[in-house]
Amino acid sequence: MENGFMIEVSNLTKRYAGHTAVSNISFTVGRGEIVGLLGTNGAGKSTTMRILSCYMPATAGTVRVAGYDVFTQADEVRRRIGYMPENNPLHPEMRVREYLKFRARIKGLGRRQCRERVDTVIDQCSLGDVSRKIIGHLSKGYRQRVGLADALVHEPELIILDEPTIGLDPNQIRSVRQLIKDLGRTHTVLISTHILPEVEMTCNRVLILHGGKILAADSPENLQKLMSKGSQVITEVAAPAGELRGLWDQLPEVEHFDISPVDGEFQRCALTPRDGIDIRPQVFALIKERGWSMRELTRNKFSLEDIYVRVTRPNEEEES
Ligand SMILES: Nc1ncnc2c1ncn2[C@@H]1O[C@H](COP(=O)(O)OP(=O)(O)OP(=O)(O)O)[C@@H](O)[C@H]1O
Repeated sequence: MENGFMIEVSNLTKRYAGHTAVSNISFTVGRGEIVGLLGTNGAGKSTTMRILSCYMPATAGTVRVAGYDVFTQADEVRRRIGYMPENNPLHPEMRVREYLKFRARIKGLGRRQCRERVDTVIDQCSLGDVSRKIIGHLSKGYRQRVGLADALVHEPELIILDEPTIGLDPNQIRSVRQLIKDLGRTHTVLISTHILPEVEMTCNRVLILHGGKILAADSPENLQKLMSKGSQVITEVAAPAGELRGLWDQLPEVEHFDISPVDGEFQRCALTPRDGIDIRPQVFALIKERGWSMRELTRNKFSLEDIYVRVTRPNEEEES
């Protein structure tokens, strides 16, 4: 492959009768990355994943997986992708091992290779205890693992998981997330989710999808850094409000401030710094210099949730 990209999406658009589900999006995923597609219901996550996995054609644009075009070279792409759809269409009447063998055969594995790979994925997805059980009798967590084992059985380089932890209990969620992280050591992984902590915990990079468009793409940490520009510094100081006002007025790094009484002599100061600089050291030094008592000095940190709300409501600032 000429470049390091496992996925290259260029100007992808998907229209269903009269409705644009994905609108001219472009992104790349490098080999070995774990990337999260984050978005609320209807954002276009499943549609994007279905196109990537050759389950349906795009209306416009191109998608390449490992350098192969999903439309004109679908067989090459399918061989390299393990896709777990949102409502995993498992055969509920089949037994776990029997089902995985059947799936491996469909995916073109020979008899011997099939046996070896089924053993491996049963082990990898901790399905040993239930390998002879009927799928329909399994808990949702185990069924999800069977779906993962199915996605992995033909040794794909790229794993695409649509809402892999939906409907699971907290313990099951934990173990499926751990499994995804483990897989990320040897595979490229694209997962979709509407659960924010999920991307924070499992992904190196996040693409925020909203209304069929990508609104932000970066590592969870960078998104947080980006958003913490303009974050306020809060401090509670025992001092006369007038003197505090005079102090913040003279500090060129403070663009705006609010002072409100809390209790006793304490005043709560909310300081908005210019250019997003961290003014806590200056604030601390100034208050110490004056011998005032301080009981809080914090900087608001934006969570990924705040970021998500911000980017998906782009007009909020204009309105206020
Ligand atoms: N087969 C279809 N025919 C018509 N409209 C569709 C079809 N599939 C999806 N849509 C619409 O396209 C938009 C994007 O749907 P998509 O399933 O890709 O979103 P999503 O982000 O995966 O959300 P969810 O988590 O709810 O599946 C939605 O408005 C949905 O109603």
